[in-house]
Amino acid sequence: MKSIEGRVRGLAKDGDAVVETERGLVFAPGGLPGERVRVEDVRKEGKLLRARRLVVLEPSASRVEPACAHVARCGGCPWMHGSAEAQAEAKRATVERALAKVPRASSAVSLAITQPTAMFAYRGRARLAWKGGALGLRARRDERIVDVERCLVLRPELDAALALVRARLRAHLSGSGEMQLAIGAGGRAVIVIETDAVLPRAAFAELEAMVAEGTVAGASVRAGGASVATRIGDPREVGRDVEGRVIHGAIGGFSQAHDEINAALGARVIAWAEPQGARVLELYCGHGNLTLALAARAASVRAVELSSGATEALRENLAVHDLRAEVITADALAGVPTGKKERVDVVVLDPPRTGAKEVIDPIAALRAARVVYVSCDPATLGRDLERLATHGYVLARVEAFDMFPQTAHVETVALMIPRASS
Ligand SMILES: C[S@@+](CC[C@H](N)C(=O)[O-])C[C@H]1O[C@@H](n2cnc3c(N)ncnc32)[C@H](O)[C@@H]1O
Repeated sequence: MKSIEGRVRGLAKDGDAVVETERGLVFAPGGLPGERVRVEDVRKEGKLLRARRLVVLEPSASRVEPACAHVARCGGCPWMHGSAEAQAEAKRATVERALAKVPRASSAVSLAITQPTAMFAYRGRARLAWKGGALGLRARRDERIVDVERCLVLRPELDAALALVRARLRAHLSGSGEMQLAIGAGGRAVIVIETDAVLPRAAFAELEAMVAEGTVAGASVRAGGASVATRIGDPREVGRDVEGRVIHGAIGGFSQAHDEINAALGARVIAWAEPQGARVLELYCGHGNLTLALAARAASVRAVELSSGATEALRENLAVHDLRAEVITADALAGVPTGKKERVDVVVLDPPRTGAKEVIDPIAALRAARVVYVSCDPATLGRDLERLATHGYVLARVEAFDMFPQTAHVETVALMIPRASS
């Protein structure tokens, strides 16, 4: 099918426009709700129809000129053509749809979305890829590398680091691989490289030179399939937890993308968890973005995380801030207490995109008064909350957060309480 006209019904959670046509729904990049469009180069992908291009015939009033010249090729910011309000509404609608079947404590429970003041220059980390001399961001839906010299959503420190690695390191990167840029000690960049290729000595020499000059704080390189990474300088990420405490991350580990929204999200988690004097179980705790704030208020915190790098950082972060928690390096399921005497008042969980399916039944068995779920994927959040609801929990509060402006990603915080206490 070559091309077909239709109207955009809404935006899918991966960012594509959902276009209603006489042949059925077609998914295509670059549309906004309500727009009349022509989708071109339409192909069947499994059960879906996908188009490679979308031509706008009647633009929406919410359409804006994208600020980045690479937007069509890069795919990292698929909603840059929408106003801030249009992006917020699309994200809110996605979460609303995903939670449609979750019972609410009352009809007053409604979903708002919080947006940041900084819609650009917010990201505290960048994931780059290189191959065949190109170094940049991965295109959407294929393996191409978009060779960008600037990225408008990166914080200025990282945008400068992107220019630096292109100028100094790119020529020495053999084969293909991935590189993460983050912010380390003194606000300087850290570079984390992972590749199956064997990097030439010149690449290490360049990294050593940049660390010695103080242009970057540190680098970690895992090359040639080596199980031990080479460390140069201090490659640990340095960031702030939800209450502004300075904390270290694990090398190459997870951290939230947007400081302003992270603080707003954390404030909601703490307000809804009511951890003061409570026994708290925190699953998927990472290096402590939420843990320190919980530990500062709770009677006890058991914090569970799979990554040993993250729990090592968490132990350090707790010690530096003179706070205490029981830190367990384990799969979340193994960290849920099962003994009758081990009471838990509050559960906070912040799983990866795949959600927390395995732990929902064990969490329900704890009969905690509050379960606060932080999610980066509305679909798995909806699935898991529906399951929790089968154990008598209802949705008492919910809020979405635009942690990743210009993209389709949305974070959500949901408070579930036992129906009897609603
Ligand atoms: C979305 S991050 C949240 C981290 C932390 N709460 C924060 O705000 O930075 C999810 C975390 O879950 C961890 N994780 C992934 N799978 C896990 C599992 N099966 N059991 C425990 N932790 C897991 C990851 O290593 C990551 O640190």
